[in-house]
Amino acid sequence: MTAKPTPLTNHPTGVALLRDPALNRSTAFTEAEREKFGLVGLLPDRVEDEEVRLQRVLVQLDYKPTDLERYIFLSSLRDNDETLYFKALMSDPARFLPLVYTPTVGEACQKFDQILRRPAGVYLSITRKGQLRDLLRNWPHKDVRFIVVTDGERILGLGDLGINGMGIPIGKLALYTACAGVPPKVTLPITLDVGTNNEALIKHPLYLGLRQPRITGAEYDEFIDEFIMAVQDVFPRACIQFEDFALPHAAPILARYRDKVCCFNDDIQGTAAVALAGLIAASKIVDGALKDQRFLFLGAGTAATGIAALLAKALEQDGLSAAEAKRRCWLFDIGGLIQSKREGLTLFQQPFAHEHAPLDNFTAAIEVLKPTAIIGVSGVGKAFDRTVIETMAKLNERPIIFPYSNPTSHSECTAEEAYRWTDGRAVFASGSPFQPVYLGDKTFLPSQGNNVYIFPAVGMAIYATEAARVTDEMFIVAARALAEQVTPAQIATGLIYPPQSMILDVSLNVARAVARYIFDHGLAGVPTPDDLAAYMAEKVYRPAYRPLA
Ligand SMILES: O=C([O-])CC(=O)C(=O)O
Ligand SMILES: [Mg+2]
Repeated sequence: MTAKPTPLTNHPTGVALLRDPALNRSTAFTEAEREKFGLVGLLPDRVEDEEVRLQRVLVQLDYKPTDLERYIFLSSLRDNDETLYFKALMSDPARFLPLVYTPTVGEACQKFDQILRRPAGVYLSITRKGQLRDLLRNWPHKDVRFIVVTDGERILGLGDLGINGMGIPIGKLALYTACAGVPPKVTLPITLDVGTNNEALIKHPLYLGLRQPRITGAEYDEFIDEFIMAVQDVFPRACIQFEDFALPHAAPILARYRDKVCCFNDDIQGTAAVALAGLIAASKIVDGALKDQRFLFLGAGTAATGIAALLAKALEQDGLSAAEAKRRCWLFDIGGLIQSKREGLTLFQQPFAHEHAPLDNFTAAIEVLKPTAIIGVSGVGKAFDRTVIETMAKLNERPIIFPYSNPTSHSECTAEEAYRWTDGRAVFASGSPFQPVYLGDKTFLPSQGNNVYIFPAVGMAIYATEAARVTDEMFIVAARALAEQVTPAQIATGLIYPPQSMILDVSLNVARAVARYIFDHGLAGVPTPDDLAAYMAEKVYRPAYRPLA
């Protein structure tokens, strides 16, 4: 049981109380509270319970003509009454997640400077180099545990959105709370402004960021370094989640800091873990184990090498030798098959460059390598064409087909194509959402493998254990725990991930598994509790109003 929170003293009263989103409960203030805090007359007399107030939220959402308008409304609700906002999100995640997160958050970022109402989080401009500690100290909360930070250079699949990318840290952190119960008070969204190469933004009269091309090179690196060190000084217990940095920065930043501070990259590690979970669940469907599969990636960038690296580690845990685990993973990109004679391979591609004759046709690569799974991380829409999919169907009774590129227009194939061209035999998951597919008398429910299944849960585990570092093994534990929660009945309908409606329970189960791992491996910053489940339950934020004295 969660301990009853102690009533807060020294809080604002009157209008100031109604203007404080963390404390405001508007028409839910009781008669006695209204008397005590000087609210009588400032509210309509009727006292309402939360259910009625939630109903008003739904009514107002229905009035809005577009999802962007719903996003704006929900942001305002958060500015007004944070508890009711999270109550709404947590009451129906399958409905609210697409409004506060992908896909709507993409459009919200594109227009962030136009729809801005009350700025949230912290903006750190490179013009303030040398002062970042002071800027962070302006944030009112001292016990920050989670920072999601972006420099806006690669927002989802939308490219460089400059500081309009702030929608992403805000949205991701809302999911820490709504999907895994991390208290909102300990979260801090940050955007780094190093300029933008988006000409349209630079010219737009409402753009709020620096109107200059992006700073790169040593000056950029020094700025990132100052940021990381400033966070260590001002918020020493904070974990930093890097989000939507462009590929040339994402991997080096992670490599530079992962062993020095508590941090991870969601697009590399979170996405890899959700893909790994999907592959483990898919292996169950094809009646084998993960270690019985062969994987061919289309794409050889950060996403591909990130997934392959995590997958190879998981295969090793399952008993394959390090060399054999790597040999199960092949990469194919615009230059053809990645093989040992290819020149100019990156450090991350090299482990998967096996001995093989050059091949420049993806279907030919499938014919020769006979993968049981193809994973699309190429960003090339429709790259899994009919020939590719039919070849997979010819070689496999249940071909695993995972087009993971975002957004929908970049997906390597649609769900319908995958099911139709395999006569319904495909085991399918995608990065972008697809509607159910009807073939004959069968209904297929395509799964969306979004990192929302991973980062809030890993975050909750880190929050609860106060781990000082985030390791790849934690992500493997998270992936396995996630895959375990897809029930046989769900698997029978083709689901690879649990439904989003269950995300809180699912994330808390994943968080417990990761926390167990952290405690068992001596990585926690707090003593191991006697009863882990009770300890974790105690940490979970519930959207209830804080009592006021
Ligand atoms: O935000 C999402 O939906 C997934 C993600 O991290 C990205 O595409 O960058
Ligand atoms: Mg991202």
